[in-house]
Amino acid sequence: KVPDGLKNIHTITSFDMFLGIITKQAGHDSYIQILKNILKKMESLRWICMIADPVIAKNVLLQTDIYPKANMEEFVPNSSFSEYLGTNVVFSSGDTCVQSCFQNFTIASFFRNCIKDDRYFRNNCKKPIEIKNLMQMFTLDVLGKVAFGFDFNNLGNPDNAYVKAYNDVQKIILDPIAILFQTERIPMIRQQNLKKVDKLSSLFKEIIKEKYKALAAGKSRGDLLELMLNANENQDNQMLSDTELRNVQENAREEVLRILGDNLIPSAEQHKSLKYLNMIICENLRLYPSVPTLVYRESTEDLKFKDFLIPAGTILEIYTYGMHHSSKLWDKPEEFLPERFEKENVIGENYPWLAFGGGSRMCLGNNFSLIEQRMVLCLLLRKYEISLAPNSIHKDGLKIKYLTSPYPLELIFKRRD
Ligand code: HEM
Repeated sequence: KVPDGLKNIHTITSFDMFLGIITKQAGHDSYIQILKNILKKMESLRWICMIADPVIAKNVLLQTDIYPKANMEEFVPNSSFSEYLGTNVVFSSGDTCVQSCFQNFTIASFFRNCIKDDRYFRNNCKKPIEIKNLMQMFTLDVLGKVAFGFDFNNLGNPDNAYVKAYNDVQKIILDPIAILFQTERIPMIRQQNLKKVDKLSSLFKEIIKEKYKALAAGKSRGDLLELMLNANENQDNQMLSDTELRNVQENAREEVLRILGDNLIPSAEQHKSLKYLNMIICENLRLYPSVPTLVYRESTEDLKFKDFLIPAGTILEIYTYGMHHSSKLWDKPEEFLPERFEKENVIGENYPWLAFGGGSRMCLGNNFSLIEQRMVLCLLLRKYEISLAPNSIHKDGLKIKYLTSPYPLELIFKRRD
């Protein structure tokens, strides 16, 4: 039964979603056609309002007591989704001890030691290189070393146990057919999926165990994982378990941009002065936000929005992609125009741009990610001329496969003289 206040809100039906999947249309692009600040859909027998209005987004993100993050374990109980993502820092409500760790962590010095050279590009010069997978492999390697003091060696050995276990779980979590038809209701499928999640959990627990051992042996690196474990050891701060901590890494990896890097290290001052590069990064994140919708929030009070009264108990999904593509909020929203960011310091200030979320639960890894992107772009732009592979399906613009992830994208890296 549709509550009165939601009756006039356009509904995305299961049929719409199914159509999106079989026609291989990026779901978000079809929603944009029907988007008028708000849409509703039903998931797990709950109404969800997708909100693409910056004023409401701001209210929701700033009032974390009225709009806490929805509890995924209650929302999709006993599923591989809640098992995998349910209680980590991104999905948990309230304050977390992790925030202070990110504040105390000096990222740049770690990158200096961890980012590899550009051997991969040098060796494959002039041949098309599929960039999306390569960037994902690279970003996991960098994240592993910088934040966790662990070498996943994804680039060296893409078939290693960590990468395989991670990819197996990603396939489950992101499979649109499985989500739509709720295939996990079949006990055999649920069991198989949970086994894969367990496998990944046990590998991450191993990393944490090794870290404890190293710390006990007096081998400290001062990396992010150490800071988080220390914060967690503190009796006043028992908010996250080992399982929750390792999910930071998983979630971050899922969403980290696909940029490769080298040992070209801009200084802190240079980072600030790379204005055009920053504009490109912001515009890229506007058109293709890695996190197209924020984590579900649950309204604990009725929310008045235009002519609608969204009743307490409704799940709210801040629809970043919708806001970033809205013609009411941006001039020529489908065009790539970095100059639109010329004047503004958008991060955390300007709510139509929510690539890193906002309010007190804004992305803690935003600096991490921006530094990484700038360093990689500096290296690649300086050393290579980059072009699309001949006959690329992307020649008239990036073709999105699902959500904001493109079809394989081959680029040619030609070394500059
Ligand atoms: C381009 C790369 C990234 C993007 C676009 C991104 C985006 C986001 C977004 C939108 C949120 C807010 C979710 C919400 O409010 O519902 C978030 C939260 C978070 N991100 Fe990121 N992220 C990126 C990279 C990273 C990295 C590299 C790390 C870790 C090193 C990280 C750690 C976190 C954490 C810990 C949170 C939870 C913060 C909290 O709830 O207090 N992110 N991220």
